[in-house]
Amino acid sequence: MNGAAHARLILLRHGESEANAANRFTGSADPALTANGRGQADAVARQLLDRGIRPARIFRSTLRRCADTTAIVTAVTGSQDVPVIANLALNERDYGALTGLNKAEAADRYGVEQVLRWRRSYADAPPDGESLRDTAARVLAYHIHVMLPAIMQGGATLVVAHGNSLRALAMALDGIDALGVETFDIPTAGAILYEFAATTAILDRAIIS
Ligand SMILES: O=C(O)[C@@H](CO)OP(=O)(O)O
Repeated sequence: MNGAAHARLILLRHGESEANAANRFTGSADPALTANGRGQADAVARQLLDRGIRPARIFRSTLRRCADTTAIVTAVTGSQDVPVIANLALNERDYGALTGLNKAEAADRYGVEQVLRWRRSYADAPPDGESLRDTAARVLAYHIHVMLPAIMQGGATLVVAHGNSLRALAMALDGIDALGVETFDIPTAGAILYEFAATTAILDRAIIS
């Protein structure tokens, strides 16, 4: 790694939001964190600090629950001066017509099995919304093109995002398939730490014909 600091990646889901607490489909809605969610963000930041992790750079979604979680983490870890890059590619899966609906009421209306498929399957898209596969397409393009080269610069890269945008990313990083992802979930303020071995940055690109 040309002497650069050991490369680490931390995927962090935002703390509990007002919509999470009300058991509502959130998607691209923009609720604030609850007091509990702020406490969760504070607690996970302290755990990162206990492991000697101070982010060198942060990628986050454009939504408020990730902005607020990021602000808490940077305050606790003393990293307010690190670059924070916000991008729509990391936003939560668009839940379409389900956005704002109570999840229990949706199960009554559409059936438990259907709602579970919309929430956890790879390929089923909710009405007017994105499937996890749709979400993965944008998240992975952003990861390969923007985040991975930054990660390989070394130090700790923190990604603050959402239940489904992070499920999509973890599928690629952990090698989880379409069936396996149905039971894979990250709790609010849950974090996954990856250690990287070597650079995978693209130095040049040429079309050969
Ligand atoms: O409502 C949402 O946007 C997501 C994440 O909170 O919910 P689910 O876990 O049901 O995909």
